Amino acid sequence: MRVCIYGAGAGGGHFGARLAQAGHEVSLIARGPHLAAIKSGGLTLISGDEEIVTFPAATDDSSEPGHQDLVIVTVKATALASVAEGLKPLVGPETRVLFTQNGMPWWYPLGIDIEQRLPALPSFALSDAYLEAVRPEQILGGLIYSANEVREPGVVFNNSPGANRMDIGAIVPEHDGDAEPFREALRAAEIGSLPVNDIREAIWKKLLFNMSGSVIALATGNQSSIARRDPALGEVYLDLVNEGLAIAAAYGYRLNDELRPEEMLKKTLDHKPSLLQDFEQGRAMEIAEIVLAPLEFARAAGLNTPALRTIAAIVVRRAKDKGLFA
Ligand SMILES: NC(=O)C1=CN([C@@H]2O[C@H](COP(=O)(O)OP(=O)(O)OC[C@H]3O[C@@H](n4cnc5c(N)ncnc54)[C@H](OP(=O)(O)O)[C@@H]3O)[C@@H](O)[C@H]2O)C=CC1
Ligand SMILES: CC(C)(CO)C(=O)C(=O)O
Repeated sequence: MRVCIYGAGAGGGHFGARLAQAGHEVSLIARGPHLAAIKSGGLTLISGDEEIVTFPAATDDSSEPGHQDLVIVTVKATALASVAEGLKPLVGPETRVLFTQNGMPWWYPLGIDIEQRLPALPSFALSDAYLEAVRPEQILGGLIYSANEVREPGVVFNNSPGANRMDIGAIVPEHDGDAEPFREALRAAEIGSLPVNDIREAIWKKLLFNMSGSVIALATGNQSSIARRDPALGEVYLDLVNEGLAIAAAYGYRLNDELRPEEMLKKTLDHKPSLLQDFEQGRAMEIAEIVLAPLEFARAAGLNTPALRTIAAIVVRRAKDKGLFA
């Protein structure tokens, strides 16, 4: 399988290394010192006791790799506007393009009839640029359940050994069968990949984890697990999850049977989520997609979500003060 990872940083680097190890023809689009290190010494993945070094093709020029079977776009949501044009040379009529960003995705309204009124999120306007490169039937959504960081240029550290998953599904439900060969390829490459009943439902499930644990981590500068170690924050966590469940339900996704707030709290990770990593390292932050999007969905549905509103105001202020969110 010809696979291009567009933005092979922490998550993309992990998947790229595993797919290359499994024998796929992998190309990485990267840049700067990370690209230079991969070109000279390969891409290293450290996960538990395992350290693998792979040598996929790597470039910052997306016109080099040619048409792919699968392009996995793993840039941050904040970089999506800048890569839409670069996607074009990688996409042929049969190519599938998988977007794996955390939070509310730009493609959410595409390819379905949505009865509920959606808020007009700025990211939804990205469809103008992306639909010049790819048809809705070619688009897959993905949810990363895996904790990674770039430790140094060329080296990806995985903080969830044995528990790495990427669930994927077609954004046009009738085309979901097209995702199955890619799920199989991921599984064969030691990345779990569960079928999704409905990719938008799966988006809400993951968003519930990020809008609670990741946002508390960001507000307090701690690992997500601070919510289970500090009872007062634990209460805020439960409020956030309950509000998230209410928002998802207002848009047709009743997740209460599957996602139990108390169980989620017990499983919060000893890991600084990517939202906090970005804050600490001074990188543009996915505030709009993870924090403000659910709040806007709540407002559009007429829901009062005081815990989310309060913590959103705090983290947005912190991000603005550091110049990481406008
Ligand atoms: N890290 C993780 O384990 C998880 C990440 N996610 C989600 O996955 C997405 C990616 O996160 P993550 O992997 O941490 O992000 P990273 O910043 O580590 O990786 C993105 C990479 O894309 C590169 N990039 C951006 N624009 C371009 C461009 N135009 N050309 C070439 N390279 C480019 C970045 O380079 P540069 O550094 O120079 O900007 C960076 O190396 C996010 O939405 C995140 O929320 C979800 C769950 C877990
Ligand atoms: C919490 C986690 C690691 C879940 O995979 C994540 O989504 C992130 O780091 O942004």
